[in-house]
Amino acid sequence: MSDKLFIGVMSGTSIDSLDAALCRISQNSFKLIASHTIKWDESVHTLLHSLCSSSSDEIEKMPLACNSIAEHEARVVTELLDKANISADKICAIGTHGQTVRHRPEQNFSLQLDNGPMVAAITGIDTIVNFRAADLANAGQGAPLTPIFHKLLLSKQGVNRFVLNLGGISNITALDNKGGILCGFDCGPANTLLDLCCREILHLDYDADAKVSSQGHVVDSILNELLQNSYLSKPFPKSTGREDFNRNCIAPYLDMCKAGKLAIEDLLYTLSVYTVKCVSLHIEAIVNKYKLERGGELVLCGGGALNPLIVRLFEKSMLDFDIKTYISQDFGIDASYLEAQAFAYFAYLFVSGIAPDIKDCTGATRPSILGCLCPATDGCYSSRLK
Ligand SMILES: Nc1ncnc2c1ncn2[C@@H]1O[C@H](COP(=O)(O)OP(=O)(O)OP(=O)(O)O)[C@@H](O)[C@H]1O
Ligand SMILES: CC(=O)N[C@H]1[C@@H]2OC[C@@H](O2)[C@@H](O)[C@@H]1O[C@H](C)C(=O)O
Repeated sequence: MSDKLFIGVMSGTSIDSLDAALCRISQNSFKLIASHTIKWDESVHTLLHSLCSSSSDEIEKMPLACNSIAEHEARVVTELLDKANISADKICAIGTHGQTVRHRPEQNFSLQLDNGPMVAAITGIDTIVNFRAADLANAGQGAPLTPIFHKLLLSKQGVNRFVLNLGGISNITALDNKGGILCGFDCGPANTLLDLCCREILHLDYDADAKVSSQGHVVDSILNELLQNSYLSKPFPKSTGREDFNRNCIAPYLDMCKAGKLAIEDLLYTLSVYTVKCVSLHIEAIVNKYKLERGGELVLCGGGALNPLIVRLFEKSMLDFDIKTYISQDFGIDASYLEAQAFAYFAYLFVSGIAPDIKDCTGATRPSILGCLCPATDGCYSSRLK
């Protein structure tokens, strides 16, 4: 297939915003052309947060949430196309992730709310959704999927590289010095617990530029309690979400803050150290399992790569392994749009009929074609059939 235009749309576990990336993709090349982000309307934001845990009347709320998500996805796509001055008929397909509200791979499901037919109807572009289901159907975790995209963008001959996405949850991809994927899995929380504290105590969405957390100190007793979380010692492949890392993990510390017995600066600093520790203990496990030589590179991406305290803590912690820390911007990759670009790439793989091999990351028994097609009337799919 000659190069074609694809759009990826991503809303991650932080539920902070909806990102879209327009990419030109062929068998041998990948190029980001334009990107755009929009905020969720306040009422949708509240609804999506509420659907992340059990509540009454979910059957009624869920399809309404799917419709609102699709309207937002169509809006971010339309605004992106306006920005890039490209018309919808030039786009081969959209890949939308949807909003994860439950992830239970042990029960064979991962639920991303979305309404693909509605996105296709509004935009007039074929839309591919539900990217995790086929992997789960082949006994995989359905996550993380991005390791194949990390490999495409960041593998390098001669160096072991760890690509780390710091979104709500952190996920790592280990690439060996021949450019292959050794493994990829979720490490634990990245921003989800930090953001929760900010919303509840500081009434802020997040601690921009670590202004508050940088003033704090680590509280060892809290750090040690947090490190008891059973997910951390589970063998990989594995994946997680708000099911394992949610308000319950930090409820006593939030109460201490409210009672004036713990400074919010110290809680945020401790959670930042926790984020880094959840990764470094897994890097140690990877180094031991694959008997890797000392050295290598860690590339940070996702929103956490914009947090200066977290970057500093990684730089220091990686010295123990002789690993040098970078942020994806160092390689010309915008840290915030990496996952949106990944879903443009997954749409390309679907349209090309390629089943990517991510068995080493998800634990699936075999590769599968990821995604389900929602054709637009007069979209690329229908014109190919005519
Ligand atoms: N300048 C900044 N300073 C500190 N933290 C930041 C900054 N910019 C972004 N962040 C953090 O990054 C978070 C958003 O990250 P991102 O958009 O990668 O999350 P996500 O898409 O929900 O991720 P995922 O699906 O990978 O869990 C914010 O909620 C915030 O905690
Ligand atoms: C179920 C789900 O939505 N998982 C997300 C989440 O956010 C980060 C991490 O946990 C990762 O496993 C995954 O997202 C990316 C896009 C992935 O599949 O690689």
